[in-house]
Amino acid sequence: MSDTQSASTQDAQPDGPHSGDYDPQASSLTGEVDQSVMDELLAVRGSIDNIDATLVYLLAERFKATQRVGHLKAVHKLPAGDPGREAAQINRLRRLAEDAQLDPAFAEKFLNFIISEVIRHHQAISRSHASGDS
Ligand SMILES: O=C(O)C(=O)C[C@]1(C(=O)O)C=C[C@@H](O)C=C1
Repeated sequence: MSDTQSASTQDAQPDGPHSGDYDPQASSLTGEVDQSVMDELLAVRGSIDNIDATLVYLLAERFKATQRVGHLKAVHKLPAGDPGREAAQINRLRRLAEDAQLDPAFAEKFLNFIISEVIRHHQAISRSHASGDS
């Protein structure tokens, strides 16, 4: 931080250029709980906000990668889904989840949720490729 930049200026947009209207203190609990409880809650929520921002960036990177796969599959007329690959991914993620003390059923559901969206994107890419759009 430079000498002229105050802490409050730096804290104004910690999440990037589009977080201007984000209020990290927004809560329906304001005035309902002791300030000390609120302070602790807000401190933990700061970490949650950082984790959520990371998730968004990670998902954006993942979708960039799967978009390349979608184009490759469209060009070579390959099916959108690959059940053999998915089974291996689910197996792996379930084991990673167990190691990380995360519910493996949740990890599987989350991966399936993402993959179903990826397959939808693949199908859209394939349609626009077949119609000569790309
Ligand atoms: O690896 C692929 O073939 C993909 O299309 C990517 C992906 C994924 O999102 O990980 C999506 C669909 C397939 O069924 C398997 C995996």
